Amino acid sequence: MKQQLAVVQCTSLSLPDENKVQLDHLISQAVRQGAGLILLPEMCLSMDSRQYQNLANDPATIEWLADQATRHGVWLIAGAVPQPSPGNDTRVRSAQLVVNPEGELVARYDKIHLFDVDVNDSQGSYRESDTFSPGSDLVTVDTPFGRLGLSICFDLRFPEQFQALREKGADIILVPAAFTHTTGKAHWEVLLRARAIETQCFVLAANQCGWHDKKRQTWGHSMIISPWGEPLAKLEDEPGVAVFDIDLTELKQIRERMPLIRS
Ligand SMILES: O=C(O)CNC(=O)[C@H](CS)NC(=O)CCC(=O)C(=O)O
Repeated sequence: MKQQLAVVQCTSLSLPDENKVQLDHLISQAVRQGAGLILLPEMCLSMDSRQYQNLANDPATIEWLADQATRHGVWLIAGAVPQPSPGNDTRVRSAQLVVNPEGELVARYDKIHLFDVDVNDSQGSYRESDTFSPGSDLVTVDTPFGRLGLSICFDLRFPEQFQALREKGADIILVPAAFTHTTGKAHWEVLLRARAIETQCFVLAANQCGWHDKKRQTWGHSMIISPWGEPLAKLEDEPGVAVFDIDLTELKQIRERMPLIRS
């Protein structure tokens, strides 16, 4: 079995077709390094809100993911892509899609905490809820690598969501993101390591990096963290992939020696 887990870091721009070319290269690179599960960042198919309705309603979005997963025989997780909202809400959802190596969509998590925040950067303020409606349901999914707990980006600041995922039996928590350069520099690694230490889970964090348009810059520094809080593999601020062969016996030992949650 391909044992490694991989996080992809990219600079997604506006056009989905161009972003697919970049992702295609990075996914192939991860596969060459032995990845059997690959996490892509938030909004990997486009960082431009003018594209979101089309992406949400175009069956090609999921077909592309399924094709990549089957072609390489890997679990592929699109950190988040726009998907339709239930009911009459015309906004889209920021949805994390989990596709298995047979190309089946086995789970969807809709981002719960939306980023309506004033950041003192070149963009100034972010109002994610203008474009996206919030999800409400926690999602875990079983894979041969362990049970995944799903979160997206700004969720990282809400430790109760991570505790709830741990209580639902998560071994590996996913944090795909488009964390801003300003807030990422200040908080990204500290928050990720804290969530890993508190939940005693592996954390896979795949961030966007670089400039997406004239105003929008993200932090990069994607990483894989152990349940003891150590970064096991790390990227800097350029597109790339980080892989690591995680060992769930390490997680069991940490939880036995330091019981934090009765499970
Ligand atoms: O809206 C889009 O185009 C794609 N979505 C994002 O980039 C989202 C919402 S704006 N970004 C975050 O949640 C950053 C959180 C963050 O940076 C922090 O918590 O500090």
